[in-house]
Amino acid sequence: MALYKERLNALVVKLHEINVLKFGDYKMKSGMHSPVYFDLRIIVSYPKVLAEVSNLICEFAKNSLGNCDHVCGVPYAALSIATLVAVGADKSMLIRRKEAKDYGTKRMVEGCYNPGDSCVIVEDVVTSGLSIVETVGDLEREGLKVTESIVVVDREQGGTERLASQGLKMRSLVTLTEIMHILHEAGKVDKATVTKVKTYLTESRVPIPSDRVPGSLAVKQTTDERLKMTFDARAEKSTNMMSARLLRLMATKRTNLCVAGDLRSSAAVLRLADAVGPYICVFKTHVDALDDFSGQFGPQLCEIAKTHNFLIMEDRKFGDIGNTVSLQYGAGNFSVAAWADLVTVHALPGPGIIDGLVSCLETHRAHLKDRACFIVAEMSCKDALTTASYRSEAMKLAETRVDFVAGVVSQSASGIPSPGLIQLTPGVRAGVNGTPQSDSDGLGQQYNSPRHVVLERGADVAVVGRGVTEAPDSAEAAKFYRDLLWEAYLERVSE
Ligand SMILES: O=c1ccn([C@@H]2O[C@H](COP(=O)(O)O)[C@@H](O)[C@H]2O)c(=O)[nH]1
Repeated sequence: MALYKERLNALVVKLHEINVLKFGDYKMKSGMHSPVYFDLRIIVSYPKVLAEVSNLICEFAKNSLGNCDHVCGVPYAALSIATLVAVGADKSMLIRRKEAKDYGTKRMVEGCYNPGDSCVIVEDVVTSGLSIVETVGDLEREGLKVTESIVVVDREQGGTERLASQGLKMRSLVTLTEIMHILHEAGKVDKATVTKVKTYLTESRVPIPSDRVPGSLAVKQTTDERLKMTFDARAEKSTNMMSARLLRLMATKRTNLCVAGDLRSSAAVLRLADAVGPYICVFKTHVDALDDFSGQFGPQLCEIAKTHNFLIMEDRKFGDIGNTVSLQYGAGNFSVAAWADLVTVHALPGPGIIDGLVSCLETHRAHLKDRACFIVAEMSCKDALTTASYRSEAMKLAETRVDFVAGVVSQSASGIPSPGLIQLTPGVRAGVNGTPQSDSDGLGQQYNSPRHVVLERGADVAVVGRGVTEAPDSAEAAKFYRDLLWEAYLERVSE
């Protein structure tokens, strides 16, 4: 055992030496900064290191490997490691394809196997755990049974908890915390770097409630219970990183107001965001309504969001098949995934729409912890076709796709399956005394007062558009709505 530990320590030092483990300030595609970066793909250029990683896995997971029928590598980085592990353990190897072939067998899993065979997954680095979840899905669809996942590095950013919540066992050779300890002991990194990584881990990790039901966002709560919980308490119950982040932001900044910046010029939207920034938790956009959208818009809005600490939601209401939304989300003039923290999505196409958006993030190497969607379960406009049964199916989708769903757009509180999901309610407008100024806009929109949506309809975040944009002073109007909405929230949780 001591020998194994010594070899592991030496391997970590070597990985640092060959630049697999790097420290600095790495801007991820998502825009988020990380003080640490792992690139295990390059070990194919270092045969001795590759062999040692595989040998240590064989030793570490001797029993699991001995008892399984196959070893499956997650594409692409882990394939070389998995191959050597399969050879070392004398097991057959399976490869999960990234995409199905459009000719021949069209299978997602290559190799020889029979339904009912057992399989151990090998992965290089785990962050959110999503690649493993997807791999398990593909293997199970082929009738294979996954007994365990063995990973080289666990970044400790929610992957283990996510897999555990789905009943999947994962073990790692080494965690990020252990790496920091080993490198510090070996004199390779200083105390400041260790502290920086520790802080980063604390800030980017979402606590997972111990009482969570496997496969669901959190323990089922009745609607009443959800509405009585504070945003802080609900953040603790949330396993979607963005919902936890938004709930905490709301609690800290004491605001549950989202302003819809539905104006036609980029400059006017940016001015509005800056003016209302101090009073909001979310700024909502419709960039396809801008006359003069340019690539500068996203980064400029992100700067303003950073200054005032709010999240950006592009109310795109994606509604197509997975492949199309993947393109719409990441590409085109708008490149929404590059700058919008949150997007809205129709439930109509079913789970494939979420897969499409998530796959776009993977292509852009953005992280699930920095991006999420809200499912449009119910619309505010008159005679909307979002019926009770549609709404209920949308809620089911939200609950099962907690990896990417932070909340729902809804006009009512009932049936929201978990306190971790945030209810976003548009159709809010008030007169001077807070009562509805008018209950419609002549084009089907239906308005309710800020108090009513929070206390009677269960809104966590209330969306106000023209109530702010058409006011003589938008900052004053935002402050006015912020106060009314927050007061109603405090009344709700203190009842
Ligand atoms: O059901 C829905 C979903 C989204 N919206 C959006 O909210 C704002 C409302 O603006 P107002 O000016 O306050 O009416 C707007 O961006 C809509 O696209 C909605 O109203 N209803």
